[in-house]
Amino acid sequence: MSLSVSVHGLDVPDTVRGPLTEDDVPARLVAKDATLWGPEAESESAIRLGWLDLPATSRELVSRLADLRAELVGEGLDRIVLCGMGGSSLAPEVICRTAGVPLVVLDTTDPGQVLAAMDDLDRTVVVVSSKSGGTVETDSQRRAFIQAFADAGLDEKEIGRRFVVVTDPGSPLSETTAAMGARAVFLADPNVGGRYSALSAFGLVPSALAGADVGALLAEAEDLAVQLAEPDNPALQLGTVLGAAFRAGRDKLALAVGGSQGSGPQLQGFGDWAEQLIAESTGKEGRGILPVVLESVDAPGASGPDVLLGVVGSGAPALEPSVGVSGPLGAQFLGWEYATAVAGRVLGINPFDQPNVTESKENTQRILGEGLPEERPAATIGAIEVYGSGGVLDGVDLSSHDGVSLAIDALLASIPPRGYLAVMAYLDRQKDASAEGLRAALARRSDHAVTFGWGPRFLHSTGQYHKGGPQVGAFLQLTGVVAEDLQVPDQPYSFGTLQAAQAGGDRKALADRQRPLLHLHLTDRAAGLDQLLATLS
Ligand SMILES: O=P(O)(O)OC[C@H]1O[C@H](O)[C@H](O)[C@@H](O)[C@@H]1O
Repeated sequence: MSLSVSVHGLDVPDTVRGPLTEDDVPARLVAKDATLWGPEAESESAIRLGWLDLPATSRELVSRLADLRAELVGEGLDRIVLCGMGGSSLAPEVICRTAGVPLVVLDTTDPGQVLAAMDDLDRTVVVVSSKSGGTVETDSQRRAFIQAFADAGLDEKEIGRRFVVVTDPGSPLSETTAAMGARAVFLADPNVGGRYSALSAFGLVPSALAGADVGALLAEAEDLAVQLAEPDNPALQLGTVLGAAFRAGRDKLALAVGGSQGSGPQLQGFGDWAEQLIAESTGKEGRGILPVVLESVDAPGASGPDVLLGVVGSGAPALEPSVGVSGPLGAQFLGWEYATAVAGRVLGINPFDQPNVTESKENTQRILGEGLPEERPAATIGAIEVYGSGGVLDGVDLSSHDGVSLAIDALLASIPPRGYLAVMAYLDRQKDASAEGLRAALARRSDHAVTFGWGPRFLHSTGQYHKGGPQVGAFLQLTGVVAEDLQVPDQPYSFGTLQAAQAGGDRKALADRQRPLLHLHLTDRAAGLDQLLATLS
Protein backbone atom coordinates (compact mmCIF):
# COMPACT_ATOMS: atom_id res chain seq x y z
CA MET A 1 0.00 0.00 0.00
CA SER A 2 1.32 3.41 -0.98
CA LEU A 3 -0.20 6.79 -0.18
CA SER A 4 -3.77 7.90 -0.66
CA VAL A 5 -4.86 11.54 -0.54
CA SER A 6 -8.46 12.76 -0.15
CA VAL A 7 -9.51 16.41 -0.27
CA HIS A 8 -12.65 17.73 1.40
CA GLY A 9 -14.12 21.19 0.94
CA LEU A 10 -11.14 22.81 -0.79
CA ASP A 11 -11.12 23.91 -4.38
CA VAL A 12 -7.89 23.01 -6.15
CA PRO A 13 -7.97 25.35 -9.16
CA ASP A 14 -6.40 24.69 -12.54
CA THR A 15 -4.21 27.73 -12.02
CA VAL A 16 -2.33 25.72 -9.39
CA ARG A 17 -2.66 22.22 -10.79
CA GLY A 18 -2.19 23.07 -14.49
CA PRO A 19 1.33 24.52 -14.44
CA LEU A 20 2.64 21.60 -12.36
CA THR A 21 1.63 19.02 -14.94
CA GLU A 22 2.24 21.24 -18.00
CA ASP A 23 5.77 21.96 -16.76
CA ASP A 24 6.31 18.22 -16.26
CA VAL A 25 7.18 18.71 -12.59
CA PRO A 26 6.78 15.04 -11.46
CA ALA A 27 9.21 13.64 -14.04
CA ARG A 28 11.63 16.56 -13.62
CA LEU A 29 11.62 16.22 -9.84
CA VAL A 30 12.36 12.50 -10.00
CA ALA A 31 15.13 13.29 -12.51
CA LYS A 32 16.49 15.76 -9.88
CA ASP A 33 16.09 18.84 -12.03
CA ALA A 34 17.59 21.58 -9.85
CA THR A 35 16.05 24.36 -11.95
CA LEU A 36 12.53 23.69 -10.60
CA TRP A 37 12.73 26.39 -7.91
CA GLY A 38 14.24 29.17 -10.02
CA PRO A 39 17.79 30.35 -10.69
CA GLU A 40 18.49 31.61 -7.18
CA ALA A 41 17.72 28.23 -5.63
CA GLU A 42 19.55 26.22 -8.25
CA SER A 43 22.95 25.78 -6.63
CA GLU A 44 21.39 24.62 -3.32
CA SER A 45 18.81 22.37 -5.01
CA ALA A 46 21.55 20.71 -7.04
CA ILE A 47 23.00 19.26 -3.83
CA ARG A 48 19.72 18.64 -1.97
CA LEU A 49 17.71 16.10 -3.98
CA GLY A 50 19.38 12.86 -2.88
CA TRP A 51 16.35 11.99 -0.71
CA LEU A 52 14.51 10.81 -3.83
CA ASP A 53 16.88 7.83 -4.09
CA LEU A 54 16.91 6.82 -0.41
CA PRO A 55 14.29 4.04 -0.53
CA ALA A 56 16.76 2.15 -2.75
CA THR A 57 20.15 3.48 -1.65
CA SER A 58 19.52 3.02 2.09
CA ARG A 59 18.82 -0.71 1.59
CA GLU A 60 22.47 -1.55 2.14
CA LEU A 61 22.17 -0.28 5.72
CA VAL A 62 19.53 -2.82 6.74
CA SER A 63 21.71 -5.90 7.24
CA ARG A 64 24.61 -3.85 8.64
CA LEU A 65 22.29 -2.41 11.25
CA ALA A 66 20.77 -5.78 12.11
CA ASP A 67 24.30 -7.12 12.74
CA LEU A 68 25.22 -4.12 14.87
CA ARG A 69 22.04 -4.41 16.92
CA ALA A 70 22.69 -8.14 17.51
CA GLU A 71 26.25 -7.32 18.61
CA LEU A 72 25.04 -4.67 21.06
CA VAL A 73 22.24 -6.78 22.50
CA GLY A 74 24.74 -9.64 22.86
CA GLU A 75 26.83 -7.38 25.10
CA GLY A 76 23.80 -6.37 27.17
CA LEU A 77 23.65 -2.90 25.56
CA ASP A 78 19.95 -2.52 24.87
CA ARG A 79 19.23 1.07 25.87
CA ILE A 80 19.70 3.52 22.99
CA VAL A 81 20.02 7.25 23.62
CA LEU A 82 19.91 9.52 20.57
CA CYS A 83 21.64 12.89 20.76
CA GLY A 84 20.56 15.04 17.80
CA MET A 85 18.51 18.08 16.88
CA GLY A 86 15.80 18.71 14.29
CA GLY A 87 16.25 16.59 11.21
CA SER A 88 18.68 14.40 13.12
CA SER A 89 16.18 13.23 15.74
CA LEU A 90 12.55 13.90 14.74
CA ALA A 91 12.27 11.01 12.27
CA PRO A 92 13.74 8.32 14.57
CA GLU A 93 11.40 9.51 17.29
CA VAL A 94 8.34 8.94 15.07
CA ILE A 95 9.67 5.63 13.74
CA CYS A 96 10.31 4.26 17.23
CA ARG A 97 7.10 5.59 18.77
CA THR A 98 5.08 4.14 15.90
CA ALA A 99 6.89 0.80 16.16
CA GLY A 100 6.48 0.80 19.95
CA VAL A 101 10.21 0.37 20.62
CA PRO A 102 12.04 2.41 23.28
CA LEU A 103 14.40 5.17 22.18
CA VAL A 104 15.55 7.96 24.49
CA VAL A 105 15.66 11.13 22.39
CA LEU A 106 17.81 13.91 23.78
CA ASP A 107 17.17 17.07 21.77
CA THR A 108 17.51 19.62 24.51
CA THR A 109 19.89 21.62 26.64
CA ASP A 110 17.65 21.42 29.70
CA PRO A 111 20.03 20.28 32.48
CA GLY A 112 17.39 18.18 34.25
CA GLN A 113 16.46 16.34 31.09
CA VAL A 114 20.10 15.76 30.14
CA LEU A 115 20.85 14.41 33.63
CA ALA A 116 17.81 12.11 33.50
CA ALA A 117 19.04 10.61 30.20
CA MET A 118 22.28 9.57 31.92
CA ASP A 119 20.52 6.76 33.67
CA ASP A 120 21.24 3.03 33.33
CA LEU A 121 24.65 3.70 31.84
CA ASP A 122 25.70 0.05 32.05
CA ARG A 123 23.09 -0.77 29.37
CA THR A 124 23.45 2.40 27.30
CA VAL A 125 24.73 3.09 23.81
CA VAL A 126 24.69 6.70 22.60
CA VAL A 127 23.98 7.54 18.97
CA VAL A 128 25.38 10.98 18.16
CA SER A 129 23.70 12.29 15.01
CA SER A 130 24.63 15.56 13.36
CA LYS A 131 24.86 16.25 9.66
CA SER A 132 26.99 19.35 10.03
CA GLY A 133 28.80 17.91 13.03
CA GLY A 134 28.83 21.37 14.56
CA THR A 135 25.48 21.69 16.35
CA VAL A 136 26.13 22.99 19.86
CA GLU A 137 23.39 20.99 21.62
CA THR A 138 24.55 17.68 20.14
CA ASP A 139 28.22 18.41 20.77
CA SER A 140 27.48 19.35 24.39
CA GLN A 141 25.49 16.15 24.94
CA ARG A 142 28.31 14.06 23.43
CA ARG A 143 30.80 15.66 25.82
CA ALA A 144 28.51 15.09 28.79
CA PHE A 145 28.05 11.40 28.00
CA ILE A 146 31.81 10.85 27.60
CA GLN A 147 32.25 12.39 31.05
CA ALA A 148 29.41 10.33 32.53
CA PHE A 149 30.87 7.06 31.20
CA ALA A 150 34.29 8.06 32.57
CA ASP A 151 32.74 8.85 35.96
CA ALA A 152 31.10 5.42 35.87
CA GLY A 153 34.59 3.87 35.63
CA LEU A 154 34.87 3.04 31.91
CA ASP A 155 38.28 3.47 30.31
CA GLU A 156 38.84 5.37 27.07
CA LYS A 157 38.49 2.33 24.82
CA GLU A 158 35.33 1.16 26.56
CA ILE A 159 33.85 4.66 26.27
CA GLY A 160 34.45 4.73 22.51
CA ARG A 161 32.62 1.41 22.20
CA ARG A 162 29.53 3.05 23.69
CA PHE A 163 29.20 5.52 20.80
CA VAL A 164 27.71 5.18 17.34
CA VAL A 165 27.98 8.24 15.11
CA VAL A 166 25.93 9.43 12.13
CA THR A 167 27.31 12.41 10.25
CA ASP A 168 28.27 13.71 6.82
CA PRO A 169 31.67 12.84 5.36
CA GLY A 170 34.36 15.31 6.41
CA SER A 171 32.32 16.98 9.17
CA PRO A 172 34.09 18.03 12.39
CA LEU A 173 32.21 15.20 14.12
CA SER A 174 33.59 12.60 11.72
CA GLU A 175 37.08 13.71 12.73
CA THR A 176 36.33 13.74 16.47
CA THR A 177 34.82 10.30 16.14
CA ALA A 178 38.00 8.74 14.86
CA ALA A 179 39.82 10.15 17.88
CA MET A 180 37.10 8.82 20.22
CA GLY A 181 37.35 5.29 18.83
CA ALA A 182 33.59 5.09 18.26
CA ARG A 183 32.18 1.61 17.74
CA ALA A 184 30.63 2.51 14.39
CA VAL A 185 30.41 5.53 12.13
CA PHE A 186 27.74 5.90 9.47
CA LEU A 187 28.52 8.53 6.87
CA ALA A 188 25.34 9.86 5.30
CA ASP A 189 24.69 11.15 1.79
CA PRO A 190 25.70 14.85 1.79
CA ASN A 191 23.15 15.46 -0.99
CA VAL A 192 20.29 15.11 1.48
CA GLY A 193 19.32 18.02 3.75
CA GLY A 194 18.60 17.38 7.44
CA ARG A 195 14.82 17.65 7.28
CA TYR A 196 14.66 15.37 4.21
CA SER A 197 16.84 12.71 5.85
CA ALA A 198 14.19 10.45 7.44
CA LEU A 199 15.00 7.51 5.18
CA SER A 200 18.78 8.03 5.35
CA ALA A 201 21.21 6.85 8.02
CA PHE A 202 19.88 9.69 10.23
CA GLY A 203 16.43 8.12 10.42
CA LEU A 204 17.46 4.49 10.18
CA VAL A 205 20.51 4.01 12.43
CA PRO A 206 18.99 4.92 15.83
CA SER A 207 15.66 3.34 14.90
CA ALA A 208 17.14 0.01 13.85
CA LEU A 209 19.40 -0.12 16.91
CA ALA A 210 16.33 0.48 19.09
CA GLY A 211 14.58 -2.46 17.40
CA ALA A 212 12.39 -0.95 14.66
CA ASP A 213 11.99 -2.78 11.34
CA VAL A 214 13.68 -0.30 8.99
CA GLY A 215 13.65 -2.74 6.06
CA ALA A 216 9.84 -2.62 6.11
CA LEU A 217 9.95 1.17 6.32
CA LEU A 218 12.07 1.38 3.16
CA ALA A 219 9.77 -1.06 1.36
CA GLU A 220 6.80 1.17 2.22
CA ALA A 221 8.63 4.16 0.77
CA GLU A 222 9.65 2.20 -2.32
CA ASP A 223 5.97 1.47 -3.08
CA LEU A 224 5.44 5.20 -3.45
CA ALA A 225 8.83 5.97 -5.03
CA VAL A 226 7.94 4.00 -8.17
CA GLN A 227 4.89 6.24 -8.76
CA LEU A 228 6.56 9.60 -8.28
CA ALA A 229 7.38 10.34 -11.92
CA GLU A 230 3.73 9.91 -12.90
CA PRO A 231 1.49 12.92 -13.33
CA ASP A 232 -1.12 13.11 -10.58
CA ASN A 233 0.65 10.74 -8.21
CA PRO A 234 -0.58 11.05 -4.59
CA ALA A 235 2.44 13.05 -3.37
CA LEU A 236 1.98 15.53 -6.23
CA GLN A 237 -1.68 15.74 -5.26
CA LEU A 238 -0.71 16.54 -1.67
CA GLY A 239 1.77 19.22 -2.74
CA THR A 240 -0.86 20.72 -5.06
CA VAL A 241 -3.37 20.85 -2.19
CA LEU A 242 -0.87 22.58 0.12
CA GLY A 243 -0.09 25.10 -2.62
CA ALA A 244 -3.77 25.68 -3.46
CA ALA A 245 -4.65 26.22 0.20
CA PHE A 246 -1.82 28.72 0.52
CA ARG A 247 -2.99 30.62 -2.56
CA ALA A 248 -6.53 30.65 -1.11
CA GLY A 249 -5.24 32.33 2.07
CA ARG A 250 -5.16 29.12 4.12
CA ASP A 251 -1.53 29.31 5.11
CA LYS A 252 -1.91 27.44 8.45
CA LEU A 253 -1.79 23.66 8.19
CA ALA A 254 -3.36 22.16 11.31
CA LEU A 255 -1.86 18.67 11.55
CA ALA A 256 -3.40 15.79 13.43
CA VAL A 257 -2.74 12.08 13.48
CA GLY A 258 -5.93 10.17 12.72
CA GLY A 259 -6.91 6.58 13.36
CA SER A 260 -4.66 3.61 12.66
CA GLN A 261 -3.84 2.60 9.12
CA GLY A 262 -6.01 -0.49 8.67
CA SER A 263 -3.81 -3.17 10.12
CA GLY A 264 -0.89 -0.79 10.72
CA PRO A 265 -0.12 1.29 13.81
CA GLN A 266 -1.01 4.93 14.46
CA LEU A 267 1.79 7.26 13.31
CA GLN A 268 2.72 8.63 16.73
CA GLY A 269 4.32 12.06 16.72
CA PHE A 270 4.23 12.40 12.93
CA GLY A 271 3.07 16.01 13.24
CA ASP A 272 6.30 17.05 14.96
CA TRP A 273 8.36 15.62 12.10
CA ALA A 274 6.17 17.18 9.40
CA GLU A 275 6.26 20.47 11.30
CA GLN A 276 10.00 20.85 10.81
CA LEU A 277 9.82 19.77 7.18
CA ILE A 278 7.09 22.25 6.26
CA ALA A 279 7.99 25.20 8.49
CA GLU A 280 11.71 25.21 7.75
CA SER A 281 11.23 24.51 4.05
CA THR A 282 8.54 27.09 3.31
CA GLY A 283 8.85 29.79 6.02
CA LYS A 284 11.04 32.38 4.30
CA GLU A 285 10.99 35.58 2.26
CA GLY A 286 8.01 36.79 4.28
CA ARG A 287 5.71 33.90 3.41
CA GLY A 288 5.27 30.24 4.21
CA ILE A 289 2.96 27.54 5.50
CA LEU A 290 2.70 27.40 9.28
CA PRO A 291 2.16 23.87 10.62
CA VAL A 292 0.07 23.75 13.79
CA VAL A 293 0.47 20.39 15.49
CA LEU A 294 -2.81 19.40 17.13
CA GLU A 295 -3.34 17.00 20.02
CA SER A 296 -6.22 15.32 18.14
CA VAL A 297 -8.39 15.77 15.06
CA ASP A 298 -10.97 17.80 16.98
CA ALA A 299 -8.55 19.88 19.13
CA PRO A 300 -8.97 23.68 19.20
CA GLY A 301 -7.42 25.21 16.10
CA ALA A 302 -8.57 22.48 13.68
CA SER A 303 -10.58 25.01 11.70
CA GLY A 304 -10.57 28.73 10.90
CA PRO A 305 -10.64 31.09 7.94
CA ASP A 306 -6.90 30.71 7.34
CA VAL A 307 -6.64 26.99 8.24
CA LEU A 308 -6.43 23.78 6.24
CA LEU A 309 -6.77 20.67 8.39
CA GLY A 310 -4.41 17.82 7.52
CA VAL A 311 -5.16 14.39 8.92
CA VAL A 312 -2.43 11.78 8.74
CA GLY A 313 -3.91 8.32 8.95
CA SER A 314 -7.14 6.71 7.92
CA GLY A 315 -10.66 7.92 8.47
CA ALA A 316 -12.32 10.86 6.73
CA PRO A 317 -11.68 14.13 8.57
CA ALA A 318 -14.75 15.51 10.29
CA LEU A 319 -14.01 19.14 9.41
CA GLU A 320 -13.61 21.05 6.19
CA PRO A 321 -11.55 22.15 4.42
CA SER A 322 -9.24 19.25 5.03
CA VAL A 323 -6.88 16.83 3.42
CA GLY A 324 -6.63 13.22 4.57
CA VAL A 325 -3.37 11.39 3.90
CA SER A 326 -3.38 7.70 4.60
CA GLY A 327 -0.63 5.17 4.07
CA PRO A 328 2.19 3.58 6.04
CA LEU A 329 5.00 5.57 7.66
CA GLY A 330 7.68 4.99 4.99
CA ALA A 331 5.35 6.28 2.26
CA GLN A 332 4.28 9.21 4.44
CA PHE A 333 7.89 10.36 4.93
CA LEU A 334 8.66 10.31 1.21
CA GLY A 335 5.25 11.66 0.23
CA TRP A 336 5.39 14.71 2.50
CA GLU A 337 8.98 15.47 1.41
CA TYR A 338 7.92 15.41 -2.24
CA ALA A 339 4.76 17.42 -1.47
CA THR A 340 6.81 20.05 0.37
CA ALA A 341 9.18 20.39 -2.58
CA VAL A 342 6.17 20.81 -4.89
CA ALA A 343 4.52 23.33 -2.55
CA GLY A 344 7.83 25.22 -2.48
CA ARG A 345 7.56 25.67 -6.25
CA VAL A 346 3.96 26.92 -5.94
CA LEU A 347 4.99 29.37 -3.19
CA GLY A 348 8.02 30.51 -5.17
CA ILE A 349 10.59 29.82 -2.45
CA ASN A 350 13.66 27.61 -2.13
CA PRO A 351 12.49 24.62 -0.06
CA PHE A 352 16.03 23.46 0.72
CA ASP A 353 17.65 26.34 2.61
CA GLN A 354 17.05 27.80 6.11
CA PRO A 355 18.41 31.35 5.84
CA ASN A 356 17.17 32.62 9.22
CA VAL A 357 18.18 29.75 11.51
CA THR A 358 21.72 31.01 12.08
CA GLU A 359 20.54 34.32 13.51
CA SER A 360 19.43 33.00 16.91
CA LYS A 361 22.51 30.76 17.01
CA GLU A 362 24.79 33.77 16.53
CA ASN A 363 22.94 35.70 19.23
CA THR A 364 23.40 32.70 21.55
CA GLN A 365 27.14 32.61 20.90
CA ARG A 366 27.38 36.33 21.58
CA ILE A 367 25.56 35.97 24.88
CA LEU A 368 27.77 33.02 25.87
CA GLY A 369 30.79 35.22 25.18
CA GLU A 370 29.52 38.34 26.92
CA GLY A 371 27.56 36.70 29.73
CA LEU A 372 23.80 36.61 30.34
CA PRO A 373 22.33 40.13 30.42
CA GLU A 374 20.86 41.45 33.69
CA GLU A 375 17.11 41.83 33.27
CA ARG A 376 14.57 42.97 35.83
CA PRO A 377 11.06 41.54 35.71
CA ALA A 378 8.20 43.97 35.21
CA ALA A 379 6.46 42.02 37.99
CA THR A 380 6.65 38.79 39.97
CA ILE A 381 3.28 37.16 40.52
CA GLY A 382 3.27 33.91 42.49
CA ALA A 383 5.87 31.62 40.88
CA ILE A 384 6.03 33.65 37.67
CA GLU A 385 8.32 36.52 36.73
CA VAL A 386 6.86 38.61 33.93
CA TYR A 387 8.97 40.25 31.21
CA GLY A 388 7.79 41.75 27.94
CA SER A 389 9.05 43.35 24.76
CA GLY A 390 7.61 44.74 21.55
CA GLY A 391 5.20 46.88 23.57
CA VAL A 392 3.23 43.90 24.81
CA LEU A 393 3.09 45.05 28.45
CA ASP A 394 2.24 48.70 27.67
CA GLY A 395 -0.76 49.69 29.78
CA VAL A 396 -1.10 46.28 31.46
CA ASP A 397 -1.83 46.48 35.21
CA LEU A 398 0.65 43.97 36.60
CA SER A 399 -0.01 45.00 40.19
CA SER A 400 -3.32 43.14 40.28
CA HIS A 401 -3.46 39.48 41.34
CA ASP A 402 -4.56 38.45 37.82
CA GLY A 403 -1.64 40.30 36.24
CA VAL A 404 -0.44 37.18 34.38
CA SER A 405 -3.88 36.72 32.85
CA LEU A 406 -3.97 40.38 31.80
CA ALA A 407 -0.50 40.11 30.28
CA ILE A 408 -1.59 37.05 28.30
CA ASP A 409 -4.73 38.84 27.13
CA ALA A 410 -2.58 41.75 25.98
CA LEU A 411 -0.34 39.32 24.08
CA LEU A 412 -3.35 37.68 22.41
CA ALA A 413 -4.76 41.11 21.55
CA SER A 414 -1.47 42.00 19.83
CA ILE A 415 -1.83 39.22 17.23
CA PRO A 416 -2.54 40.85 13.87
CA PRO A 417 -5.18 39.56 11.45
CA ARG A 418 -4.15 36.17 10.01
CA GLY A 419 -1.42 36.05 12.64
CA TYR A 420 -0.49 33.38 15.15
CA LEU A 421 0.76 32.82 18.67
CA ALA A 422 3.84 30.64 19.23
CA VAL A 423 4.39 29.15 22.69
CA MET A 424 8.08 28.35 23.15
CA ALA A 425 8.92 26.39 26.30
CA TYR A 426 12.59 26.10 27.30
CA LEU A 427 11.75 23.45 29.87
CA ASP A 428 12.09 19.70 30.51
CA ARG A 429 9.98 17.80 27.98
CA GLN A 430 9.47 14.97 30.49
CA LYS A 431 9.18 16.59 33.90
CA ASP A 432 7.44 19.75 32.69
CA ALA A 433 5.22 17.93 30.19
CA SER A 434 2.10 19.70 31.44
CA ALA A 435 3.33 22.82 29.58
CA GLU A 436 2.03 21.20 26.41
CA GLY A 437 -1.50 21.77 27.72
CA LEU A 438 -0.96 25.51 27.22
CA ARG A 439 -1.44 25.21 23.46
CA ALA A 440 -5.04 24.03 23.60
CA ALA A 441 -5.83 26.33 26.54
CA LEU A 442 -4.57 29.37 24.63
CA ALA A 443 -6.17 28.24 21.35
CA ARG A 444 -9.52 28.14 23.18
CA ARG A 445 -8.95 31.74 24.26
CA SER A 446 -7.99 33.03 20.81
CA ASP A 447 -9.34 33.04 17.25
CA HIS A 448 -5.80 32.70 15.96
CA ALA A 449 -3.60 29.70 15.33
CA VAL A 450 -1.56 28.69 18.39
CA THR A 451 1.55 26.53 18.11
CA PHE A 452 3.66 24.91 20.84
CA GLY A 453 7.35 24.07 20.69
CA TRP A 454 9.98 22.87 23.14
CA GLY A 455 13.07 25.06 23.16
CA PRO A 456 15.69 24.75 21.82
CA ARG A 457 14.24 22.02 19.63
CA PHE A 458 11.82 24.35 17.77
CA LEU A 459 14.74 26.63 16.83
CA HIS A 460 15.65 23.92 14.33
CA SER A 461 12.11 23.80 13.00
CA THR A 462 9.45 26.51 13.34
CA GLY A 463 12.23 28.92 14.41
CA GLN A 464 12.96 29.50 10.71
CA TYR A 465 9.31 30.37 10.02
CA HIS A 466 9.10 32.70 13.04
CA LYS A 467 11.90 34.83 11.66
CA GLY A 468 11.70 34.21 7.90
CA GLY A 469 7.94 33.81 7.41
CA PRO A 470 5.28 36.53 7.48
CA GLN A 471 5.84 38.89 10.40
CA VAL A 472 2.47 38.24 12.02
CA GLY A 473 3.55 36.19 15.04
CA ALA A 474 3.19 36.95 18.73
CA PHE A 475 5.38 34.96 21.09
CA LEU A 476 5.08 33.48 24.56
CA GLN A 477 8.45 32.31 25.87
CA LEU A 478 8.66 30.17 29.00
CA THR A 479 11.85 29.56 30.93
CA GLY A 480 12.31 27.99 34.34
CA VAL A 481 14.60 27.85 37.32
CA VAL A 482 17.35 25.21 37.10
CA ALA A 483 17.30 22.95 40.14
CA GLU A 484 20.52 21.10 39.32
CA ASP A 485 22.89 22.33 36.64
CA LEU A 486 25.47 20.36 34.70
CA GLN A 487 28.74 21.69 33.32
CA VAL A 488 29.41 21.11 29.62
CA PRO A 489 32.81 19.37 29.80
CA ASP A 490 35.71 21.44 28.45
CA GLN A 491 33.48 24.42 27.72
CA PRO A 492 33.22 27.62 29.73
CA TYR A 493 29.46 27.19 30.28
CA SER A 494 26.91 24.85 31.80
CA PHE A 495 23.82 23.38 30.16
CA GLY A 496 21.73 25.82 32.21
CA THR A 497 23.69 28.80 30.90
CA LEU A 498 23.52 27.48 27.34
CA GLN A 499 19.76 27.00 27.62
CA ALA A 500 19.30 30.53 29.01
CA ALA A 501 21.56 31.94 26.26
CA GLN A 502 19.50 30.15 23.60
CA ALA A 503 16.27 31.60 25.00
CA GLY A 504 17.90 35.04 25.23
CA GLY A 505 19.33 34.75 21.71
CA ASP A 506 15.92 33.98 20.27
CA ARG A 507 14.28 36.79 22.26
CA LYS A 508 16.80 39.16 20.73
CA ALA A 509 16.09 37.90 17.18
CA LEU A 510 12.34 38.45 17.71
CA ALA A 511 12.81 41.80 19.46
CA ASP A 512 14.94 42.98 16.52
CA ARG A 513 11.80 42.42 14.41
CA GLN A 514 9.64 44.33 16.92
CA ARG A 515 7.50 41.23 17.46
CA PRO A 516 5.31 41.23 20.61
CA LEU A 517 6.89 38.84 23.09
CA LEU A 518 5.84 37.89 26.61
CA HIS A 519 8.51 36.09 28.59
CA LEU A 520 7.39 34.23 31.70
CA HIS A 521 10.14 32.83 33.92
CA LEU A 522 9.01 30.16 36.37
CA THR A 523 10.79 30.52 39.68
CA ASP A 524 9.29 27.14 40.65
CA ARG A 525 8.59 25.09 37.53
CA ALA A 526 5.76 22.86 38.81
CA ALA A 527 4.03 25.63 40.76
CA GLY A 528 4.50 28.10 37.89
CA LEU A 529 2.97 25.73 35.33
CA ASP A 530 0.06 24.94 37.64
CA GLN A 531 -0.48 28.66 38.14
CA LEU A 532 -0.39 29.35 34.42
CA LEU A 533 -2.74 26.51 33.50
CA ALA A 534 -5.13 27.57 36.26
CA THR A 535 -5.02 31.16 34.95
CA LEU A 536 -6.11 29.91 31.53
CA SER A 537 -8.72 27.40 32.63
O1 LIG B 1 22.19 17.52 11.89
P1 LIG B 1 22.71 18.84 12.33
O2 LIG B 1 23.73 19.40 11.38
O3 LIG B 1 23.21 18.79 13.74
O4 LIG B 1 21.53 19.87 12.29
C1 LIG B 1 20.36 19.76 13.05
C2 LIG B 1 19.39 20.85 12.64
O5 LIG B 1 20.09 22.08 12.75
C3 LIG B 1 19.76 23.24 12.03
O6 LIG B 1 19.16 24.14 12.89
C4 LIG B 1 18.94 23.09 10.79
O7 LIG B 1 18.19 24.24 10.58
C5 LIG B 1 18.05 21.87 10.84
O8 LIG B 1 17.47 21.67 9.57
C6 LIG B 1 18.85 20.66 11.24
O9 LIG B 1 18.05 19.51 11.17
